[in-house]
Amino acid sequence: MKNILEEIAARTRERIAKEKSQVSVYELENRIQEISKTESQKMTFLQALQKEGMSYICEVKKASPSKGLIAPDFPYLAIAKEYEQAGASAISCLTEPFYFQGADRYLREIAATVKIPVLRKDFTVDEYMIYQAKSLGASAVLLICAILDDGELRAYRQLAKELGLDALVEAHDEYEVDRALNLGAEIVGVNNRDLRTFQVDMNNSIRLRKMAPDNVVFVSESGIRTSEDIRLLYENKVDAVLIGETLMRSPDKKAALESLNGSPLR
Ligand SMILES: O=C(O)c1ccccc1NCC(=O)[C@H](O)[C@H](O)COP(=O)(O)O
Repeated sequence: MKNILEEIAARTRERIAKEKSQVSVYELENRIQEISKTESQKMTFLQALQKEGMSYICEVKKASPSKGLIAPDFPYLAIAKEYEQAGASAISCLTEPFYFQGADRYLREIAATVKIPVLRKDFTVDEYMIYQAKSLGASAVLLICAILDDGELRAYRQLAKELGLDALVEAHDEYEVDRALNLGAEIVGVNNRDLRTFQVDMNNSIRLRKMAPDNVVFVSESGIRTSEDIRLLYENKVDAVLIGETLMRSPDKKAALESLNGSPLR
C-alpha cells in the first residue's frame, strides 16, 4: 500500500502532466522574464534564514491530510501580511490543491505583496514545477528526499539555482539527511511528523541536527506548538522552524509568534 507521500506525489505527477499540456515551459520562461523586469530586490530565502537567532518560516495553509480543514475562513493575503509584520523571516505557501487546498494564485499574490521571501510548498516531482515556482514569484522550492532519487535531487537543485531559487531539501531520517548533505544542500529541513502515523516527535530534528555541519541552515518542520519547543530546538542548534497549524489556528499571529519566541521577533 502506498504511504500518503507516495499518494500525493502520484497525484501531483498527474496534475502537472495536465498543467504542462496547458502552459508550456516556453510560456513560463516568458512569464519569468516579465516578472524579473518588475521584481523588487528581495533577500534570498537562504539569507533570510541565516540571521542571528531563531528564524521563523510561517506557513499559509488551509488544510492538511493529518488535520483536515484547518482554516475554513482563509484570508491568505491578510495572513501573509500579518506574518511579515510580526517579523517572520519567510513564508511557506502551500500550492498543492487536492490534499492541502492550496493554489498557485495564493503564492503569486503573496509573493507580489510581501517583501520577505516565499517558499513554494508543494511536492516537486518535475522540473516544470520549478519553472512554475519562479514564474509565480517564489524564492525557494521544496525538494523532498523521500519522493526523489539522487539524480532528480541533483537536477532539480541545479535548475533551481540557475533560476535564482533556493532549495529546502527535506529529510526524515539519517539516510535522507546523508543524501541531502551529499548533494551539498545549504538548507536541510527535517520533518518531525512521521507520515505513516502522523505522530510528531521533535527529537527527530534534534537528533538529526548533529549530522549536519554548522554552516548548513537546519530547519525543524511540523508539530511545533510551544515556546518550550522553540527553546529546545534553539539550544540544539536548529536555525529555523517551519510552523503551520499553530499559527493558522491563532487569531492573533503577532501575539502567537511573540509567545513562541518569548519576545517580539524584532
Ligand atoms: O501535515 C500533513 O498532514 C502532511 C501530510 C503529508 C505530507 C506533508 C504534510 N505536511 C506538510 C508539512 O510539511 C507541514 O505543513 C509543515 O511542516 C508545517 O507543519 P505544522 O506546523 O504541523 O502544521
